[in-house]
Amino acid sequence: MGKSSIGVYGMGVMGQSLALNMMNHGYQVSVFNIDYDVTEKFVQTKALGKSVQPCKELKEFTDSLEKPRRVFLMVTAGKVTDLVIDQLKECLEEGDIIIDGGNSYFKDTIRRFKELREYGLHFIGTGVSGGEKGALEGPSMMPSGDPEAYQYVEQIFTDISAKAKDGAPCCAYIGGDGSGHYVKMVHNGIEYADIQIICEAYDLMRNGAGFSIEEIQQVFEQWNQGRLKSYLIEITSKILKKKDEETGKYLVDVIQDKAGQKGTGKWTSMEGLDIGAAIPTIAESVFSRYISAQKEERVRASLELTVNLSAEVTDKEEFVRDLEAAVYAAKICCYAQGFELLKKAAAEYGWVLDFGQIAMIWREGCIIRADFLEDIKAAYDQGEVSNLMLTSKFKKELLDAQKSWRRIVCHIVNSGIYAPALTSTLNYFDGYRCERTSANLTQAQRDFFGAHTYERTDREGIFHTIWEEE
Ligand SMILES: NC(=O)C1=CN([C@@H]2O[C@H](COP(=O)(O)OP(=O)(O)OC[C@H]3O[C@@H](n4cnc5c(N)ncnc54)[C@H](OP(=O)(O)O)[C@@H]3O)[C@@H](O)[C@H]2O)C=CC1
Ligand SMILES: O=C(CO)[C@H](O)[C@H](O)COP(=O)(O)O
Repeated sequence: MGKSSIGVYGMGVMGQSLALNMMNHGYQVSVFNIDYDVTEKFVQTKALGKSVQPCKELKEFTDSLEKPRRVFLMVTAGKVTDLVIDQLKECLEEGDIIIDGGNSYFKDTIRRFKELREYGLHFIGTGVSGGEKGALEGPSMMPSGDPEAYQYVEQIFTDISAKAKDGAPCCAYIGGDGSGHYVKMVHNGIEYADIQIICEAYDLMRNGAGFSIEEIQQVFEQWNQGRLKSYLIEITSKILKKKDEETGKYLVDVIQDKAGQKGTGKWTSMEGLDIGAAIPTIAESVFSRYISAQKEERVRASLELTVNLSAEVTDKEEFVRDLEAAVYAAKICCYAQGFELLKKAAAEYGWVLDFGQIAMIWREGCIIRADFLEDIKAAYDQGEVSNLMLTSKFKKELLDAQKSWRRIVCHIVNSGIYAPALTSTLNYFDGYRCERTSANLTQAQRDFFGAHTYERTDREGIFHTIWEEE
């Protein structure tokens, strides 16, 4: 067997699928996993008969690769990635390329990029989205690093990535050092918000309007035929059909209401705070996972903090129409928040980001894939975008959704359903379009207690007032 085109390190869920995807595109792939039994099982089952070179030792793995060597890491993000890079460094030569496809924190990627450059190695931090199936059939890929090194991986990446309806690959070079992982992080932040909005719509129908699971399932199926058509809406309609084999109940009804998380939504929210981008829908989605995790406390509080509320839904069809408009409007705002964060990040970290192109590579392969991304791309094609909410199509749609969205938020408040994304996003919208907020009083208070000064509306300058005499 000759040398392999690329090596995949990490035979977990994603690593196996990506390696198979590469083989299915005609590449010979060397595979390595810390526990060789996993590699062996993979090669004897899923990769049987394919162009694969299983390696037991790390040196054997790196020696099996064409030069410059391309090593694709698909391992647990964080310390494990550093550990693996340290081991690999010893087995690689100047000019070789390490690709990190994990969900790494972008600041770690920036650090690793610099450290490895000093070592004579190239580092390509690559956001990969699509889960196990996407990795196998075509993920959305967000690579960044040296353009010089990218040319050595571009063909493989283009081949294995998802293809949009127009045939374009859902992979594009994003920019320098950690920009690819940054874009993936924002993708995940939007993913959190999109998921949260959908879950709130489900909860409102289920617990705020008395819909049966069958009725809710049909609503999502119907929404997936319209402007909300997306992977997340589609899987929701599939999830709501699934029965539990043991109890015969709908599976969704027997799943505990405690959401997990691996940290990318939190990083996105922290970035919003760090660089001054208001992304409340994303942050609320992270907080809602924290609240969900406090199950025992919530159960206790539900017995103590009882509130008598009543909110009736008399016309279910009208309610669903309103809810669709509210979900769609909140979705526009949460994507606007994500792209606003990307705009601020480009300025903060000195990256030249092509926002239209980012929308393009999210059209297929990734978790937030949706036809809606075509509209975002079209908005960026029309010229300078200060905010997606101000572009003609989205502006009209946001304004058209107003009455429905506000009726839904009133229903949320009156029924006492926890729906922070739908409600706070409307508040965000109102804040963004507010000509004069209450920050004048904030400034007065800050100046009163801390002599922090303020600006005036009627003349230039910085002012301080002695608010009360001693
Ligand atoms: N699952 C998903 O939907 C997505 C995941 N990702 C990211 O991709 C990466 C891999 O995820 P996934 O495949 O789901 O995770 P898995 O847990 O399935 O796989 C993790 C891999 O890392 C290896 N590993 C763990 N610890 C060590 C160590 N100390 N030394 C060497 N190797 C180690 C594991 O080997 P072993 O099992 O033998 O210990 C395994 O091969 C993560 O960064 C994840 O965030 C990105 C997009 C989507
Ligand atoms: O990156 C992904 C999808 O794009 C992973 O599935 C990630 O694990 C999702 O995040 P979380 O586990 O925090 O919900």
